[in-house]
Amino acid sequence: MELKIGVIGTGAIGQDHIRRFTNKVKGAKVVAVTDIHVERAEQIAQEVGAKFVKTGEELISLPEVDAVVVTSWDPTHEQYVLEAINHNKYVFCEKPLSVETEGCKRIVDAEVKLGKRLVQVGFMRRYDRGYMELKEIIDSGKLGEVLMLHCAHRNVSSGENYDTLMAIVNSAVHEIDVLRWLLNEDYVAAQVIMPKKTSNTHEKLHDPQVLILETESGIHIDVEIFVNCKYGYDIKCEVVCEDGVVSLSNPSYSSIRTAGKDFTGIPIDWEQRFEAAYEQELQLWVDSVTADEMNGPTAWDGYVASVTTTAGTEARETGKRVEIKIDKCPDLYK
Ligand SMILES: NC(=O)c1ccc[n+]([C@@H]2O[C@H](COP(=O)([O-])OP(=O)(O)OC[C@H]3O[C@@H](n4cnc5c(N)ncnc54)[C@H](O)[C@@H]3O)[C@@H](O)[C@H]2O)c1
Ligand SMILES: O[C@H]1[C@H](O)[C@@H](O)[C@H](O)[C@@H](O)[C@H]1O
Repeated sequence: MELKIGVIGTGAIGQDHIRRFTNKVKGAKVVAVTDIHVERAEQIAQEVGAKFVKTGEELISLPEVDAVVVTSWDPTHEQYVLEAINHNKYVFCEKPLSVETEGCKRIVDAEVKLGKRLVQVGFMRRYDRGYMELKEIIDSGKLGEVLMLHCAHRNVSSGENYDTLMAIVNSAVHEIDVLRWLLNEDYVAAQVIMPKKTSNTHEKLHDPQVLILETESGIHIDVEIFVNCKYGYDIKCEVVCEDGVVSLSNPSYSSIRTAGKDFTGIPIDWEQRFEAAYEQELQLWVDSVTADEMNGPTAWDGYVASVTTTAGTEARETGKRVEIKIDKCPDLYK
């Protein structure tokens, strides 16, 4: 039996996910879509044989929709996730779970009240083979205790709407989630350093920025966020341990050597870099919904990410080290 999915938001990643559900993921079918950009959504609905409905609320209430995917703009996520929980339906929500920590908390509270986990947040890096290998090596203890992580999140360019705030809230949020998962520890403090600004940015965006995080056991993490680096989509993560260093490498299957140089490709955007991770993320989500048991990134992970990005924002605005205070984790998420 196929899982019948309704998608809210048929923009860039919404279309990518619809394509994955239609062509790659097994056991699922998109049966309904909605977007405020009606014409495009109607066309996509027609292409995949789905129904177009006018609103997210209507889509969630359709009896033929078993599970919901939220890929609309950030400020709309919370309302649709809460609505799906009200209808007792599983919901996959792209990051961020809510634009406010209080909003994430409302979602956590709704799940706790229901006594069941229905939400998965789109932190796809946990499904990337590179990060999974790093985790395996760290967990094996072969390299001893982890001491420091040096990371970079570099995008080729950012749009005019991407501003200073978004470097942490929209981009580094991926590192915030995946590094916490990698280390199995929460963060206790954040600081932000604002280096010299690139000339390839605009007035509203200070680029690059460096986010510094400390974990419970004292591990130091630095994340360079440079979203107008010009040359490629480059995600770096070097884990320095007591007995060695393990690093992420970009997936690459060939290289060219000529004229005394060695050329290796670099992905151009996140879709290319994390294509396999997105596919695996959605396949495992469909499998877990079908088995009636969530096992991906939870609403609690979405809440912790939000607490951390908020502390990062405060650290940037004040120039100070800001403590990260996370509520007690409810039993539902342990
Ligand atoms: N995991 C990742 O790597 C990743 C990558 C890209 C985007 N995202 C997240 O996915 C979301 C969408 O990003 P995008 O790049 O596809 O943006 P986008 O602007 O291309 O698409 C968003 C779509 O949502 C629609 N929309 C907005 N409000 C709506 C509403 N109330 N009801 C129905 N449709 C509505 C817009 O018309 C638009 O078509 C964002 O929250 C973003 O943070 C995650
Ligand atoms: O920096 C970008 C990230 O690398 C992507 O994975 C998306 O999340 C996108 O929204 C961010 O702007």
